[in-house]
Order: sequence, then structure tokens, then C-alpha cells
Amino acid sequence: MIGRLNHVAIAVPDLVAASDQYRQMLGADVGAPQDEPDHGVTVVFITLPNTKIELLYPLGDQSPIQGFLDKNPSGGIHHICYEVDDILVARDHLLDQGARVLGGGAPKIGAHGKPVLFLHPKDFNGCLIELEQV
Ligand SMILES: CC[C@@H](C(=O)O)C(=O)SCCNC(=O)CCNC(=O)[C@H](O)C(C)(C)COP(=O)(O)OP(=O)(O)OC[C@H]1O[C@@H](n2cnc3c(N)ncnc32)[C@H](O)[C@@H]1OP(=O)(O)O
Ligand SMILES: [Co+2]
Repeated sequence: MIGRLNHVAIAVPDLVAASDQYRQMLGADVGAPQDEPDHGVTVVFITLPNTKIELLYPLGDQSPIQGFLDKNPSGGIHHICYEVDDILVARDHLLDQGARVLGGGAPKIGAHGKPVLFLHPKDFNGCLIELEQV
């Protein structure tokens, strides 16, 4: 059911510093910051030859990543995103299998303008999974 790895997301305590580090130290193709108010984050995408890195920073006082950063003040890998062909088919299959789909199960439009859903990390070996319909 899951396809390509779309991105790996890293929550960071300083978005400018992290962007500069990837650009200058690692020589990566780093995009501009994008506010995503519906998701409570500001994101910076880094384009790699085979996938993307998504730097995440909290936006607003209800950010879903604030608790993670409080527990990991230096930052850390926050989620991985797999592509799926049909997000509703994927969601219903996962619900049938007993997985918890976050946010009430209704897809939201993600940073790439495509529908996304999140799966509870406790159901997937401690790893928060994002699904993106491509
Ligand atoms: C820009 C849009 C989009 C895109 O297009 O790419 C995005 O990527 S948006 C990214 C941000 N959005 C989300 O993460 C939405 C889904 N996330 C959530 O709903 C919450 O973050 C969460 C997963 C429910 C956790 O919320 P939190 O407030 O931290 O809840 P808890 O403290 O109750 O956590 C429960 C439990 O899970 C552990 N945890 C939390 N986050 C993670 C994580 N990222 N990876 C692994 N484990 C995580 C947390 O430590 C708790 O564990 P215990 O302490 O053992 O109970
Ligand atoms: Co993401």
C-alpha cells in the first residue's frame, strides 16, 4: 500500500540556524520558510536527489509539535511521510487493522497541496507516520 518516501521531518529549535546549516555545511538545496497555519507549523523543505527533508518549527500556541520539542529541546526526527495512491482507501484499511488515525480521520491539505493524514506513533514502533496522497 505505501509507496515512495516523500519526506523525513525534523523538528528544530531554530529554523534559520537549521536552514543555514543544511545550506552551508551540508550544501543542500534549501527552500524558503512556509507558514502552515492549518497545521500549526512553519516548514522549510530541503530537496535531496531521492527525497525531501522537512524542517519543522512551531507556529501558534496550539502547535502539535510543541510537546515533542519540549521533550527534545535540541530537536529530533519527528515523522516520516510515505506516499499512497488513495488516502481514503489507505485510511479505511488502517482503521480496519486497528491503527489510530489522528485528527478524527479526515485528511487535511498538506504543504504540497495534497491530502495528508497522520498515524499514532505508539501504533508504529514509536514513529509518527504521515501519509500523503500523490
Ligand atoms: C506541513 C503540513 C504537513 C506536511 O504536509 O508535511 C506536516 O508535516 S504537519 C506536521 C505537524 N503535524 C502533526 O504532527 C500532526 C499529527 N501529530 C499529532 O497529532 C501530535 O503531534 C501527536 C502525535 C498526537 C503527539 O502529540 P503530543 O501533544 O506530543 O501528545 P502526547 O504528549 O500525548 O504524546 C503521546 C506519546 O507519543 C509520543 N510522541 C509524541 N510525538 C511523537 C513523535 N513525533 N514521534 C514519536 N513519538 C511521539 C510522546 O512522547 C508520548 O509518549 P509517552 O511519553 O511515552 O507517553
Ligand atoms: Co510532513
